[in-house]
Amino acid sequence: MGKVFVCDHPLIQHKLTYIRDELTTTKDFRELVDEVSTLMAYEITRDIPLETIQVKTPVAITDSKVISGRMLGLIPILRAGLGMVDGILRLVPAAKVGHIGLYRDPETLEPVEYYVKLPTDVLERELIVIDPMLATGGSANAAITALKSRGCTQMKLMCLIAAPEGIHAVQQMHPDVDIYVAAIDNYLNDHGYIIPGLGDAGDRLFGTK
Ligand SMILES: O=P(O)(O)OC[C@H]1O[C@H](OP(=O)(O)OP(=O)(O)O)[C@H](O)[C@@H]1O
Ligand SMILES: O=c1cc[nH]c(=O)[nH]1
Ligand SMILES: [Mg+2]
Repeated sequence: MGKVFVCDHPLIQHKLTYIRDELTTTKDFRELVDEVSTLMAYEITRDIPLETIQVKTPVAITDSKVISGRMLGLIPILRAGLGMVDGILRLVPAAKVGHIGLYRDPETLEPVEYYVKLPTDVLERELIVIDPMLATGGSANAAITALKSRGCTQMKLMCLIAAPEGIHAVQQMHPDVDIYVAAIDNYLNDHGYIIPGLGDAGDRLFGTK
């Protein structure tokens, strides 16, 4: 079963409070999501493998470490996942970005796919699927399934806020995928919104409501 990591660094938790606050403006919401994404990227890249090379300092030659192994790919789930991309790229600027467009049908809560565009070398990359909200888990599961159906094997899921229902759903369908979140909230309401959550992440990021 996939592990769940809660990124409980005080800076992340502090900023998440203002992300939740309904009085936070679109501009501030966008900036805070960006900042938290950078901080979470620090945690999610903790297990990137290193290799030793030699470096010549002004006074000596020494062994020193550099990142080795697989390259990264970021896969935001549109729209809301876009809000987290730049914050992660700040730490891993060589990562490539693929997009999966999904929206949740408001009646059935089932994800509807409308766009997929992936880097040509996606199969060689370790992927981070990005979405601020993991509610029923339908969208994350559909995105991961879309990647696996194209041959991708290595991926993590990164969300700001998860409902227990969403975590359970991903663990059931994709037990090989570890999940990184800033918070696990209480439950889903009748409309599939995370409680207490932050409302509709896409609308708050883009000012569409
Ligand atoms: O776990 P789930 O129940 O699938 O819900 C989570 C999904 O819902 C939201 O997307 P939404 O449908 O609002 O699309 P948007 O990002 O375009 O606003 C959110 O960004 C996730 O993608
Ligand atoms: O609470 C929720 C649930 C799904 N999507 C959101 O943006 N927010
Ligand atoms: Mg939305």
